[in-house]
Amino acid sequence: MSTNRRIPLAMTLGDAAGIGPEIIVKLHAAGLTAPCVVYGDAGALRRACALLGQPLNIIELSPQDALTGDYQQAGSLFVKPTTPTLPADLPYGVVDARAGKAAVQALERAIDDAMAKRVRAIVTAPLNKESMHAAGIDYPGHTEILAERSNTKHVAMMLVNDQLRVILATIHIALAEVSPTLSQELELRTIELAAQACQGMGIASPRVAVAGLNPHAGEHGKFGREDLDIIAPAIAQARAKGIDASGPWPGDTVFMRARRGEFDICVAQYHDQGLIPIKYLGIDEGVNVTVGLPFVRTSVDHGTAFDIAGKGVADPSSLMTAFKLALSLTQAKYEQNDQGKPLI
Ligand SMILES: NC(=O)C1=CN([C@@H]2O[C@H](COP(=O)(O)OP(=O)(O)OC[C@H]3O[C@@H](n4cnc5c(N)ncnc54)[C@H](O)[C@@H]3O)[C@@H](O)[C@H]2O)C=CC1
Ligand SMILES: NCC(=O)COP(=O)(O)O
Repeated sequence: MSTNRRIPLAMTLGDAAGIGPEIIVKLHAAGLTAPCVVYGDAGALRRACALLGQPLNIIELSPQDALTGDYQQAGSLFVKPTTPTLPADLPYGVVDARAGKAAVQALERAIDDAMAKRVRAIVTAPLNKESMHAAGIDYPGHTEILAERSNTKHVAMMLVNDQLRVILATIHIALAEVSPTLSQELELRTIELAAQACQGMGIASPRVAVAGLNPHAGEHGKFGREDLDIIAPAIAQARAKGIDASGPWPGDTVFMRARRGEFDICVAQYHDQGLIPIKYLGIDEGVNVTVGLPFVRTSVDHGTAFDIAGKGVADPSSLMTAFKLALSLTQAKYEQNDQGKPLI
């Protein structure tokens, strides 16, 4: 057993006006399988406990706490609170700059603790991008904040469930910007990160399938040239580097083929190309993993669900799966790679 086993996982609250607090309380009420410290507003967690009738003992730590205690105690939830505290009557399901700001502050503190190795991984509950932007914080999402604050040049977003692994060449950009953003360098880097991620998950020689951008992967140039001019040469470069990459495959069938077992991971060219097949299989199943960071970060694959926030009905399954994956990825890291090289 690893000597690092008791180092807690950090879990960020996300947007307090969304379902983050209630799914976190549900996860704790079900019983933690590893130590965990939540980063976020303590009042929002107490309110979620009241909403769900879960009498958890919310234990507040100081922002400077070195996290050397025992953070897996039945009936307790440990929190590093954000400041200033949020109002007790913060409306559920509404964009609010205060909640957006607190969500980002919690994330930043968790990143700092992950960089200092005080926590072994970060698991994030959803933040609301409009609330974050309302607070004047102009990032597309967690991924870019994680990369910048950890001084990581290249990261990629991977979504996984029991049946598929998908990694994105481009993330949160307008569809009109996808084609001008694609380059051989970006494609090759994404293929390399895909292979790295699979190896971190125990697949020694991953089969990386690359989806084309255009219908039928461009039909030999008839429906667009990106597949021929950008994606195919990058696949050839990856193959020359020893990666078992193939494609560009038509985007409408490549995920089905991966699900049948032909490939270990698919590179999707844009957000919805990759996320639709994952979420269609069920948002309760999926986990978002940031590949390339110096620490493990997993996340729910769903958003803040403002339509159901504060009703107590939110499903904690994706958070539970994200927690389990972060735990298993860090066990592998601690047991197989003591140089600290990122496995994922
Ligand atoms: N990891 C993150 O921080 C993510 C954040 N977002 C952000 O969340 C906000 C809302 O995004 P939407 O596109 O509306 O997607 P959403 O995932 O919040 O909601 C889509 C639908 O799924 C349902 N749903 C989502 N999670 C659920 C759960 N745990 N249990 C039961 N039902 C659930 C919602 O009620 C809604 O009907 C946006 O600001 C978006 O950017 C979206 C995805 C991931
Ligand atoms: N669609 C995925 C998503 O919005 C999550 O992004 P991030 O906040 O993890 O960067």
